[in-house]
Amino acid sequence: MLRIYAYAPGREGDPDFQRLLRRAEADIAATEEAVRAILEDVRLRGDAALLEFTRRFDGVSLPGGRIRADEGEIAAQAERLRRERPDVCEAIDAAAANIRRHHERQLPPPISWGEVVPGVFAGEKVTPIPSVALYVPRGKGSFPSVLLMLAVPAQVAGVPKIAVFTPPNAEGTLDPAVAYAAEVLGIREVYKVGGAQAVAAAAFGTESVPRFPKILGPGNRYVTQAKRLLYGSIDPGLPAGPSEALILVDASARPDWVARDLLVEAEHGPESAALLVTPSRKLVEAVAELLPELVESLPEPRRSFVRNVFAAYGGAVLTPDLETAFAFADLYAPEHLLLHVSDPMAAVFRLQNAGEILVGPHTTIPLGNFVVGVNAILPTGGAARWSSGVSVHDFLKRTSLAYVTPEGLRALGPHAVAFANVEGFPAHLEAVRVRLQEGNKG
Ligand SMILES: NC(=O)c1ccc[n+]([C@@H]2O[C@H](COP(=O)([O-])OP(=O)(O)OC[C@H]3O[C@@H](n4cnc5c(N)ncnc54)[C@H](O)[C@@H]3O)[C@@H](O)[C@H]2O)c1
Ligand SMILES: N[C@H](CO)Cc1c[nH]c[nH+]1
Ligand SMILES: [Zn+2]
Repeated sequence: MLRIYAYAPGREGDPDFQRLLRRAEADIAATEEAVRAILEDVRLRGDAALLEFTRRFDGVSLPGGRIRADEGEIAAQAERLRRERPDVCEAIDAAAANIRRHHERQLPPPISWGEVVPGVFAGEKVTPIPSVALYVPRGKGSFPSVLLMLAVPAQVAGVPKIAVFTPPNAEGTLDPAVAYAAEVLGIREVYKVGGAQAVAAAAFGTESVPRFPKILGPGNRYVTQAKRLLYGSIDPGLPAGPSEALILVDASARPDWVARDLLVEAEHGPESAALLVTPSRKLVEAVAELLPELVESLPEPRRSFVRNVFAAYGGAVLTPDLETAFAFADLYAPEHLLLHVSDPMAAVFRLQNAGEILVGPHTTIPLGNFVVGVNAILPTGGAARWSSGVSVHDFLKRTSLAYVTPEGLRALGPHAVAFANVEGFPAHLEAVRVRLQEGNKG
């Protein structure tokens, strides 16, 4: 089940490594035509298209044709969770507090200034974006944690209008855990629509859904494709597609823990990726021996998802040494990177490209997914080379501030005049020249 790929620098062009490095890209690309048709239909027919796609893809007719969940529904579903799963309510409360604490530390001051040269001050004013659509998936699982990871930083940033888009469950109602998370955060605007059609609704607006300037949140290949195609109509934020993990280990790691860690993101869906990267053949062999039984013990459909992952985008990458394992991890740029090496803190300094680095054998991926407080909505498909996980900065914009005193004008004015000359802008030049002249008179 665990295919072994021998890696050495220069082998990344081999077909096997090309496939591993591209992971779900081919699946996402294959949806383009179908997703284009969905987006166009929502643009033209609004709510009618949303209701039809919800019937077709989620297998449910929304009661009364109502796309927005009313406050009674949010309260009733949240109450159901309180009654049936107080342990889950407690976990959501604890996670929300940790996520808030971590993200509050990211908040920059509302206004900051610094003196660039005497009499010249440059600064920044930070303000929240006016509104945001948050996409909370619900195809192959319930994702209250995703709602927390998106909504808490949006609240910390001070976004005044926060709306949630999420597919309905089989009864056409809200997922109880998502409803509970929305209620405790005070979020009242929830639309029961998912997939590409939800992204289209947020971008174009419909009779029941207003337009939003930005949508954030992870999703499957349809959601990811829709965000790509709608770039320009809506800011789609980071590319957060099918989940993926790279477990980087040396001979000091415990094979039974590593085998379990490999399954974590693989069980999300057939498009996920899971790689074990190590210079230790002994460890690979030990993990390979444990894996089949662990996979068999999973319930369906998770078992099939994992089998699919190990046939397509999973496996073990065997490197000549630990340094090459680090180099491969940087090349791959995983969403989640878990380090089981003898000096994991030193490895943190060495590594550059990952959505998150989980340090040491006790920091298993689900802790980061759910409760540590770091954000689990992270870039996938290699985008961690240039992009970052969700943070308060996704919900803020910056306005530059400049203040120049007469002393500063005397220092910088002649340089501005020189620029205006070389760039050929006489009005720019004059605006500076008259002020310099005025100053010389005084
Ligand atoms: N990168 C991250 O930070 C992160 C975090 C959490 C989850 N994820 C990923 O998010 C994804 C969640 O996927 P999901 O499927 O569970 O939920 P989802 O909400 O993304 O997708 C469900 C929707 O897909 C649409 N759909 C299903 N079949 C379709 C078809 N044939 N044609 C058109 N549309 C169709 C339906 O509208 C449905 O509502 C997983 O891949 C998971 O790995 C990523
Ligand atoms: N692994 C996901 C991010 O890729 C986060 C998550 C939420 N629930 C379970 N997992
Ligand atoms: Zn996960």
